[in-house]
Amino acid sequence: MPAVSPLVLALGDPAGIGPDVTLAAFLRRRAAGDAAGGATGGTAAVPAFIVAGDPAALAARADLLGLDVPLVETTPEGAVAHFANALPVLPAGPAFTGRPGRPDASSAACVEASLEAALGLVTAGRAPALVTNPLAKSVMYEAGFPFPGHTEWLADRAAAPGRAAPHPVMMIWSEQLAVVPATIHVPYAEVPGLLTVDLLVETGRIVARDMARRFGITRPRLAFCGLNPHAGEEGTLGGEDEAIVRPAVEALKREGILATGPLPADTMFHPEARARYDVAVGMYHDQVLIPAKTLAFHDGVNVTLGLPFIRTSPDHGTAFDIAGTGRGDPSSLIAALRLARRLADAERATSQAPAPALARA
Ligand SMILES: NC(=O)C1=CN([C@@H]2O[C@H](COP(=O)(O)OP(=O)(O)OC[C@H]3O[C@@H](n4cnc5c(N)ncnc54)[C@H](O)[C@@H]3O)[C@@H](O)[C@H]2O)C=CC1
Ligand SMILES: NCC(=O)COP(=O)(O)O
Repeated sequence: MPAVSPLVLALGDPAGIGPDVTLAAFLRRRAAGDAAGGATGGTAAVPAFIVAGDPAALAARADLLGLDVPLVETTPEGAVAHFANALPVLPAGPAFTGRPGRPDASSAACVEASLEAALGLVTAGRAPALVTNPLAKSVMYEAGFPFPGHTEWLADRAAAPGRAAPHPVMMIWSEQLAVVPATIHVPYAEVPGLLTVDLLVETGRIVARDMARRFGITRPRLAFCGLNPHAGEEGTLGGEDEAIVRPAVEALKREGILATGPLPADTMFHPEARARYDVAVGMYHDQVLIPAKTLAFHDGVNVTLGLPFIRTSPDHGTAFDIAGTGRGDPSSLIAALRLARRLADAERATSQAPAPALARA
């Protein structure tokens, strides 16, 4: 891989907001005083990236929005040199035939092709991290996509031959708050039946390991939410907190992980409470994504932990209601690109660090 390889960005659903925020992020690539045009890594306003997807869809969206964004079809190896002057695109997948703001099952083939191409660059070592623009789950399901979302698709693709897929963990991260839902894209009614001590212990281990390995927080503090009001009020308002969450927390503590809980979820997210932990682990999606998106909708990043590669994404969805209007805010995508760059640079620094000296016998 060249010294500074570009990130790869999967275009996402071309009928959604992905093309809008991609173009807007590119236009913000220059930091004040950055004569190189943001072509380099962590200090640039927006780190260099190449988009995998349909170049014509991007060009048409730029026209619709009245944005002057030259595109260049290239490879990751050529992308950094172009990034100052043109948005690098790796053509991937069929032409987009839909319309901005109109969900359509025909977009699913574009989404999948762009994801496959982007992930292929990462697994081949040609890009250091994958960033994904949003897809619409209902559109993907209608077209037969057999995974609940990117998170589960990526885990499936990350499986080594003949081995089970790794357990993927969704984290929504911002400077203000990091949260992990232990169950992800499942109906609310199924949550209690899916919660087990093993699931919570495995989730806690992955969070602790990846916060140390990727984020540099050597011993992260994990706060586990209870499932029920007041964390079950000592078993009187539901049994899962004492039967499942508490034993999982105790097991993690025995492994040396700084875990606390079950804590009443309604009082875990005010500033003083947030200062007491690094990651809040919730029992279901909305329990922790609501506080995360309320505090930092435009700065939040979706990071998948537990994978052998780095993947980030904006925290928002396809926003069909504003696709093609120019109202899409690129901040969350920019935060996702910056975090991917930071994690990739940290990984590179670790892999290049000299091996520790051997202890003398
Ligand atoms: N990573 C992914 O692929 C994700 C995909 N989705 C998918 O997105 C679709 C739509 O989901 P919704 O719940 O409607 O959430 P959404 O995030 O797409 O939109 C919610 C509201 O926020 C606004 N909004 C979203 N992003 C914005 C931005 N960058 N700038 C300004 N306003 C913005 C929208 O206009 C809308 O009013 C669903 O099909 C869902 O599955 C949702 C979340 C993440
Ligand atoms: N609410 C977050 C979300 O739906 C993102 O899911 P994924 O597509 O990143 O798995």
